[in-house]
Formats: sequence, C-alpha cells, structure tokens
Amino acid sequence: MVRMVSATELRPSTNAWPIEADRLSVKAGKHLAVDGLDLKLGVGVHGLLGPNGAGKTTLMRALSTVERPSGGRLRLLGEDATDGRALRALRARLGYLPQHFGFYPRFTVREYVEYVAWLREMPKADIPEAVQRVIDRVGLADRADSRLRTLSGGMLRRVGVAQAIVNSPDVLLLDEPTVGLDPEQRVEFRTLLRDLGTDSCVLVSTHLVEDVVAACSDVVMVNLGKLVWQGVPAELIALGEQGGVGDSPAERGYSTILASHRSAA
Ligand SMILES: Nc1ncnc2c1ncn2[C@@H]1O[C@H](COP(=O)(O)OP(=O)(O)OP(=O)(O)O)[C@@H](O)[C@H]1O
Repeated sequence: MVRMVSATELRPSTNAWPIEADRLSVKAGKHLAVDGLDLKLGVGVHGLLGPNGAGKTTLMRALSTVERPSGGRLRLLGEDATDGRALRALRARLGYLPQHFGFYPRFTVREYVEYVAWLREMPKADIPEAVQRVIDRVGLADRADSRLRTLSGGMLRRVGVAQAIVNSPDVLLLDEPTVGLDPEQRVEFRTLLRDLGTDSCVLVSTHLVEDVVAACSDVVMVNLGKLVWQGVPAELIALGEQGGVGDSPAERGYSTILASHRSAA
C-alpha cells in the first residue's frame, strides 16, 4: 500500500545554509545600518569582523529576529524569518547573546538561565539538567547560586553565553562574547566555540582578530552595512603576509581588506 507523505516529512532535516541573507537591509533607528547584504553561512564557527559602526550588531539583531528587516530576504534554518507565523518555532532553535543583555540583578545564575530556557519553550523536564550542563560549560559551577548583581563583568558575559546555548540552538549568535574575559577564560571559550560549531551554525562578532584565527572556521567581514570579504582564517593571514597595518598577519590581512574596500567605496 502506498502511504501519503506530508510536505513536512519531505523537508530536509538539515539546511545547507542555516543563515541565508539576500540583499538584506536593516535599519537602526532611521539609519540603514545593513545595506543590501548577501550572506550564506553553513555549520561551523564564523567570525564577524568589521570596524565600529559597520553594522555588526544590527545584523545580529536581524538574524536573531529581534529586528525586522526593511528589505531583501532572510532565511533561517530554511524558514522565511520575516514570516510572523514561522517565528515562534524558529526562535526556539536560535540562541542569542546581545551586545548588552538585560537581566534581573536579584536572579541567581541558575534562575536566570532557567528563565531563558522557559522563554525558549524547552520541555520543562529537560530544563534543570540543561541548565546545569551549560553553567558547567561556561565555568560557573561554583557561582551557580550567586545573584547576578554580585558577579564580575567577565562572569556576567559567561552567564550571557550560558543562556544563549541552553536550548542547544541550531543557529547561535554571539555579539562580542569575549569582552571582559580574562586570558585563561578566553582560551577556554575558544574551545567551547569550536565544540559548538561542530553541529551548529555559530556567528561570533568580535574586534579581536586573534579570536577569529584561533576559533573560527570562516571569516565574514562587513563595512558600511555590506559584506566586504568572506574566507578562511588562513586566507586572511596570507593576505597579511604581503603587508598592511597591524601586529599580526591576520590583523594586517584585516586592515588590507578594509583599506581596499574604503578606497573602492
Ligand atoms: N538607534 C540608532 N539610531 C541611529 N543610528 C544608529 C542606531 N543604532 C546604530 N546606529 C548606527 O548604525 C550603524 C551601525 O551600528 P551597529 O551598532 O550595528 O555597528 P557595529 O558594527 O556593531 O559597531 P560596534 O563595533 O561599534 O559595536 C552605525 O553607524 C551607528 O551609528
């Protein structure tokens, strides 16, 4: 007997491009901060680089579905991210650490991460174990029951990472996650990133070119709201070996790309 197969069953379970932007435009206030950006990102860790004001945070806000695009097309995990009906299911599969994340200072680390897990509609029975696992992963096991107001800036950033990964997201967006981390924590965080990127699409915005070289499989550079370069860290380093401004080959590669985009703009 022939069984009818539904459209949902036929849909691929993994998406070649968990993030797919086509001529994407996003406003920050009245300013067009993302201006016709094309981007395709697969599974792996992608470092998002660009100067101050390049549009990184605005792009992250659109990818996290916090900000609605003003133009172009945005597909996340194969779904149209501008379709209000798709958003609820989509958000349950996203993780986002904003540049400035709000929290209730009286919450403990555990309470806060539990609260976010609940917001992302995780099954209630799974929450305690998932929360403990991510608190361990960001190295805050000994502060799990401390109130957020008693934590240092670097520890708060780690709480931010924990809440972003509690639902094991398929798309993870981290806006400057390493700000305030001490060198030892930064090294541990890079290991965590590489681990997360084995089966998720992770986009990490940072000003530290060295973080990108150490932990990312791919580099995305933006300037003036546009994609100006995409490649692997080794290509960035190779460019920097030919000259440019900076203390390392990767930094010189970054400055070379930026200078050539500025002179062409
Ligand atoms: N609320 C706003 N109103 C008007 N312009 C804004 C607003 N927010 C951001 N902008 C402008 O949009 C542009 C992109 O800002 P965005 O914060 O996305 O850049 P960024 O690359 O994340 O910068 P940074 O590295 O400094 O964090 C900048 O020119 C900024 O001045």
